[in-house]
Amino acid sequence: MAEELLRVENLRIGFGRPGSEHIAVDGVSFSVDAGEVLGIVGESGCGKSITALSILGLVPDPPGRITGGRIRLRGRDLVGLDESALNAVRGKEISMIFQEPMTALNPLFTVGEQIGETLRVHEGLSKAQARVRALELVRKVGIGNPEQRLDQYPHELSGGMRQRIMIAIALACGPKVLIADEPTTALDVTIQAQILVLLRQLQREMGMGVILITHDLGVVAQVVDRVIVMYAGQIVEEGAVHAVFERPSHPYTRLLLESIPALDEEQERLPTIAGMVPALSSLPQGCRFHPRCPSARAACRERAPTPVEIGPGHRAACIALNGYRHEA
Ligand SMILES: Nc1ncnc2c1ncn2[C@@H]1O[C@H](COP(=O)(O)OP(=O)(O)OP(=O)(O)O)[C@@H](O)[C@H]1O
Repeated sequence: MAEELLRVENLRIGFGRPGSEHIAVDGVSFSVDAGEVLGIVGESGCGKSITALSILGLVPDPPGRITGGRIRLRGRDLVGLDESALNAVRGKEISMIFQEPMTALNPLFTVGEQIGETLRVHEGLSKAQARVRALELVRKVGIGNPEQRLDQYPHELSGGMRQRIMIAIALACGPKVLIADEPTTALDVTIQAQILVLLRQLQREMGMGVILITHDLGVVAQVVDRVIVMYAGQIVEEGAVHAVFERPSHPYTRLLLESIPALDEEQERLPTIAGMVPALSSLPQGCRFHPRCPSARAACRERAPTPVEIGPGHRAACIALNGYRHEA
């Protein structure tokens, strides 16, 4: 059995003043094993990024804060650790890459200096040792002419190259868990595919657990083992990717799947799901998805659904599934 690296239990994150706060993440639980890629998918505002940031202790406080739950890294709870303890975890045991590498990289330093900085801080390497290791890392993420690249500044590199540098920095200390938040959204389609292949390959080589956050189920289909579908701060469906794609059981997942454009189709605009994601300040009663759900019935306005087991490890929270029993 693969080692469980990370376990998030009943996570709650609120924004605003205590007492009148809006709950952005409401009772989210999941785990990530060594050697697996977990996808978190959902529309903008559903709580994907803030869930990821909370794992690194980076919820902007104020206005946000973790109001409940546990985040266990190999059993050790990270919630409530002080900054110095969290700094020892960040970049060393858990790393994160973001959508826009240009904002994450410092424009005033060469990429070699930036990779080296991580190695000096966390691994205590000398400047010369860090340079040697940075060269290895740059090669590892598939960048040619590594000597020359290390001496360049971020603006001298293409978007795809910058994202490869961010991956090199994230992997510098051999983290157990890598969180990638929309790592390919800012890139064009060909480069997107290359970066996803690279992430998958590095994840296998290093046996990391990866959390891949995306709004794009097409990306999920390419690289993810298990997927969590979030809506308005809650998990509405989760399971192995093949199970969820073969048998999407929550109406929201079905609509997301229908909105993936076929590869051979030229589309000017992506199909979208009708209606708006509800504001956290005015969440609907009952099932949060019911105002947009094509199969909503009276009960959906009254009761919040609880997750129902569809198959091994495959669960969906929809009232239409109540009473469903899968054949074990
Ligand atoms: N700094 C903040 N101040 C106030 N509310 C916030 C802040 N950051 C996030 N939120 C609230 O948390 C909710 C979830 O935000 P989050 O960024 O996690 O969504 P997301 O699913 O990652 O969306 P996106 O794909 O656009 O990044 C938002 O809808 C917003 O209401």
